[in-house]
Amino acid sequence: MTAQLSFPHVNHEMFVENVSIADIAAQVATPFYCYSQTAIETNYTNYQQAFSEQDALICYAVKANSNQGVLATLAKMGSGADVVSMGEIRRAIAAGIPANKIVYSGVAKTAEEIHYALRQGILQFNVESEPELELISEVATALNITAAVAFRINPDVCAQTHAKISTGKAENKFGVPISKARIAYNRAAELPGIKVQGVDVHIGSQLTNLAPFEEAYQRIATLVTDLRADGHDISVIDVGGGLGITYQDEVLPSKQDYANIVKAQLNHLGCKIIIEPGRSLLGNAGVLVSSVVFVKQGEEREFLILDAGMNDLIRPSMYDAYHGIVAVSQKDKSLNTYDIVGPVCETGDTFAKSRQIHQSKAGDLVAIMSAGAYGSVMSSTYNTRMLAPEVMVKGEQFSVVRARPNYDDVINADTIPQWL
Ligand SMILES: Cc1ncc(COP(=O)(O)O)c(C=O)c1O
Ligand SMILES: N[C@@H](CCCC[NH3+])C(=O)O
Repeated sequence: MTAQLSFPHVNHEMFVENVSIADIAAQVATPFYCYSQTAIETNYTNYQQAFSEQDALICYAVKANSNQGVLATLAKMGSGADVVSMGEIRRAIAAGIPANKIVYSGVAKTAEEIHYALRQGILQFNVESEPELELISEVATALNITAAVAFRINPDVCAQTHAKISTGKAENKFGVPISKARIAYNRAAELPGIKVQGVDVHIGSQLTNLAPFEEAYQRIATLVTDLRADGHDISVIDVGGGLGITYQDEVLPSKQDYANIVKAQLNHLGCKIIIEPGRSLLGNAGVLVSSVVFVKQGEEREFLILDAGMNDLIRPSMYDAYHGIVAVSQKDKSLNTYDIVGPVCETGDTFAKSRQIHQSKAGDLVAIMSAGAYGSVMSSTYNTRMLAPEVMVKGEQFSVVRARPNYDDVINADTIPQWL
């Protein structure tokens, strides 16, 4: 089953695998996120198959979707994790991902986080600066533990993606500039508590073209050869994540095409390969289901006002991102054009402008597609709206994998000062 096939319309009614979305909505109430476990498994298996000829470990980028149900699904399949905070390490371990399959990225690891990661015994720190390296050395030495490190290299390559999710240009905050890499490795070799083992690179997200990957990996291959000549023992190359998905009509290279690029550029170095996919494992495995609250006739346009807002899915307002939006029930409905908006008091709370979908009325359900990655994890309670629950479907069964919080818990999380 491909990810798209996990959300079929059968007799004009939308399903997730074999469960009707309307049935879930009747029990859970909208808005809610809904994931197909089979789609996640299929995406993971496709990566495994694509990399089967290489000594590769998949370290799922937890930031894409850190729900415990999602992480446990991937843990069971043997996935490791790419994490960027102590919270993500805790989430990964709680879901059954062993620490020795965890790589730790991020530009601002604190002493407390480094201490925690070392005590857990993670596989590798992807170090993003020399000051971070010094701190890891200090903390590791105090603990009498050796930290296995790779530097995240900024190769100064244009990822040809949205500027806000491009990470591999010299102007971006990420990684050590490739021009300074040899100095950084030489410093690492001198420091106590540090074992240099790898090189890491991640140039951005939602890449739809393989050429930037190719260029970046070529530069990394040259660097590995130079580092070895400098006497460093490089046995791991972490190639990052970033392979995109189809949101609208993007034509994507396959996972096999991507694996072939990795192989062609890096195989001769004989290193263990780590890959850190996020979006391409989860994106098309989830939808955000919402109800129409009102249909409002404006001066020039008709608005479909939903009960999901930018606080639930921020990608359209943050990146002008396109998400498909479909009516859950399409029976006997003609098409109509709407501006599809949320309830939040911001003009930017707009999911789509002049979008054709089946004619809808108050109470009808719509599904916002390709919302499995960078959806729920980026949501907020802005306008004191409760976080949308998350549901996971497998075949005929479904479970709420994160419940909707209640108003009391949210309001009582604040305290009124005694002196007021
Ligand atoms: C270091 C790192 N690895 C992996 C990923 C996952 O990226 P994607 O979801 O595009 O595969 C990200 C996010 O862009 C990242 O910052
Ligand atoms: N949040 C971004 C992806 C960022 C990737 C993080 N390095 C998105 O929704 O597309």
